[in-house]
Amino acid sequence: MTVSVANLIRRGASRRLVSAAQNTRSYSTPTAKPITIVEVGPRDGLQNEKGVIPASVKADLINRLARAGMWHIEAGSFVSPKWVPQMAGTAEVISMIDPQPNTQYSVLVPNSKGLADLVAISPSPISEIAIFTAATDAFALANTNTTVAASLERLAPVAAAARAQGLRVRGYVSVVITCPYSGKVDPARVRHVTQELINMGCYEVSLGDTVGTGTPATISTMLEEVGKSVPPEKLAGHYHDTFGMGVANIFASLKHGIRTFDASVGGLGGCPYSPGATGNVATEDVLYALRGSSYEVAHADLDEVAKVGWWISDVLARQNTSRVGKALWARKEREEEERRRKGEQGEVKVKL
Ligand SMILES: CC(C)(COP(=O)([O-])OP(=O)([O-])OC[C@H]1O[C@@H](n2cnc3c(N)ncnc32)[C@H](O)[C@@H]1OP(=O)([O-])[O-])[C@@H](O)C(=O)NCCC(=O)NCCSC(=O)C[C@@](C)(O)CC(=O)[O-]
Repeated sequence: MTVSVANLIRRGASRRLVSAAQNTRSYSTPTAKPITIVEVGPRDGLQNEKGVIPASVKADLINRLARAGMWHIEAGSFVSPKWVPQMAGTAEVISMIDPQPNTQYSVLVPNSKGLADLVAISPSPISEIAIFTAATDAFALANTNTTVAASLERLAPVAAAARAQGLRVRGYVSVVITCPYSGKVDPARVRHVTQELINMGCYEVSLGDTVGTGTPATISTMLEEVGKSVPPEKLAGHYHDTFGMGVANIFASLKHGIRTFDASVGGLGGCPYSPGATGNVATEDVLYALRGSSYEVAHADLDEVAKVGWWISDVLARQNTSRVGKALWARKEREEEERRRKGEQGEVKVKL
């Protein structure tokens, strides 16, 4: 790996800036229990799109999300372009990020080549990598050409090297409920793999219901089992919304003490190796559902996030699958029509 000391220092400095900004986070209600949303649209969302998406569009999406108040954005991945062509060019995307002081940016890395490609970029706003494996061999083989045990062996030195470079390391376990190739998944397997990722230095492990078949009951059973080894503050929920259970599964997880959830603006995405699975639960739907509850995502602005969802859906000529995004759009259209009828001018502000 050829990384100059000057580059390392520069990267370290930018990371320190991010940490300082994070320390100043404040919440509007001191008693509220803050929820962290990891916005995965630019990675999990775009990796499944057909057609080539220009780097400028990907960077624009990231920059709009950061300006809308998303504090953690997964910006792309350094995986093999032969496996996931849509993520080719993540280095270029990173060079176009306009880093916002409160936002932390991460990327997915499958092996030491991915990490080497990431650390060769300087300066870089990326302060974190995500490594990923699965609860079943069948999925790990389909997604990363290796078994779970071999993937853990491959990832351990990647995690250690990343940490030595000052990068935080997050872990993912896919198929925590159902595997598209081998069926129902034993929660004890999820617990074992999660523990392995924590042992190798992941500060948090995101539990992926990749197929989106989970329900509040099955998610609870899985979390109860994983919770025997790993405390909830080290866990996150990553729930695909294929069966429309994403928000319900988040509320079930809140009861287990989980406070970090992955979500995707406009419900973008899916996993290329999970046929038929739709995108993550939409960020707009999560923000709307949490409104008025005793939980708060103080930093993200629903109106602004919804606008990003409308924009990216339009650019990609895809249907916005966020129920809340669609409802807000319909309301905006009705209000615009009403104003046109009355002969009024000016932009319509979406009211919630
Ligand atoms: C892991 C590998 C690389 C193994 O793939 P492999 O074919 O076994 O790797 P290899 O080491 O034999 O290399 C094959 C070729 O890929 C190249 N290569 C090798 N590594 C890299 C790299 N990092 N970046 C760029 N190129 C790379 C390497 O240089 C070589 O190129 P060639 O010599 O043939 O020209 C491959 O299987 C892979 O990239 N898989 C990633 C699949 C993926 O990205 N899936 C989606 C993300 S995971 C997900 O969505 C689930 C999640 C996280 O959201 C949670 C959930 O919902 O469950």
